[in-house]
Amino acid sequence: GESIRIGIAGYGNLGRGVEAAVAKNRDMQLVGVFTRRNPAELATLHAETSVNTMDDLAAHEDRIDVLILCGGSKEDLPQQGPVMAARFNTVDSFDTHARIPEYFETVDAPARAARKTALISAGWDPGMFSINRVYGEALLPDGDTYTFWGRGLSQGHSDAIRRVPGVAAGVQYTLPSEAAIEQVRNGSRPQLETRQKHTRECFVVLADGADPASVREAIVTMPHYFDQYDTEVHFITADELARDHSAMPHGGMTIRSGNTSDDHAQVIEYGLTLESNPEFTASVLVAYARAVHRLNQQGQFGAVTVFDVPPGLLSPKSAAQLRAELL
Ligand SMILES: NC(=O)C1=CN([C@@H]2O[C@H](COP(=O)(O)OP(=O)(O)OC[C@H]3O[C@@H](n4cnc5c(N)ncnc54)[C@H](OP(=O)(O)O)[C@@H]3O)[C@@H](O)[C@H]2O)C=CC1
Ligand SMILES: N[C@@H](C[C@H]1CC(C(=O)O)=NO1)C(=O)O
Repeated sequence: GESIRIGIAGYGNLGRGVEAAVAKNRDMQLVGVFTRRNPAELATLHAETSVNTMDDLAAHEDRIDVLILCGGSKEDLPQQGPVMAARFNTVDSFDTHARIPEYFETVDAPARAARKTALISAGWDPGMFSINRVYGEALLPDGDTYTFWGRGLSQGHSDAIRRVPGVAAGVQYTLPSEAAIEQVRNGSRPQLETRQKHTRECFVVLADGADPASVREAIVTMPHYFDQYDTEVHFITADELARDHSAMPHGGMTIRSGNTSDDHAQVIEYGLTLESNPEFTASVLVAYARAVHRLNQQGQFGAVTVFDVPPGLLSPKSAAQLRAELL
């Protein structure tokens, strides 16, 4: 059938990842990248496809089947999500977990009014890990659910620290407690506080004249991102950041540890080992763009989450092929 026409809104790590991911999917074509950068800067963005300003999006409304929103969750998507859902089918990776219910509502209304479909919070967490947490609870009602990330670079937390006044650049690594993981894997079903499962480590390049103490305080007290964790903040130079912190590996696992009877403990584990967090996340967004395109054709309008998407819609294979090959 016709190629699915993809647009990218926001050209950072995730935007570049979507560009690569679309090229891996034969049933898709990339219409263009749309960015807030000023026109003079567009030529510097080395995109494989046409780079346009956000204002150019209006002219593309009937030439894009799904617009993939690659902005930051802390400040960009809360503004861009509702605006874009009124004009395009969209997929985003909104990952401020505590704010997902309110974000869902702000996107649902404009999407419904425009008879568009908006998938929010796809990716791996939220996203694939969310799906596996639901499987775990449904399949092992008598159990406990655990999620561990890292050691790796969290893009959401790195975006969040880059938005702190006085921060010129920076990254955040998430470190899991190996002791906590061992306790969970041996089936003892421990009750663990947030602070007992992970610590967070930031590497920050200060803007000229910024005060380190106030930058550190703004980071470690940041609601939803750092306030529930023990967090370290190191100040480094831009050269050190480029030399030592350009890779974006990550990963982790969800574990459901439960009992189907007094005699039998059962453990479900789903894991990821990622050399590139943004490229993997982008690959998930692109697969869900295929599903959103189909959901819209089926008349499912408004906001949806990964919980609402039948797995088969992610595949380019027909239902008959899936039955024959993968069931
Ligand atoms: N659900 C999940 O599993 C995951 C979710 N995420 C989410 O993805 C979000 C985006 O991550 P990431 O792509 O790493 O964020 P970036 O900081 O790379 O990009 C965010 C936005 O910042 C702007 N930008 C990027 N680079 C520059 C620059 N050099 N100069 C000026 N503006 C720039 C871009 O907007 P513009 O082009 O319009 O200027 C871009 O859309 C994260 O906030 C996180 O919430 C990420 C990974 C996993
Ligand atoms: N949304 C995360 C994906 C995972 C990683 C993570 C963390 O390290 O806290 N939480 O969820 C990201 O932006 O990388």
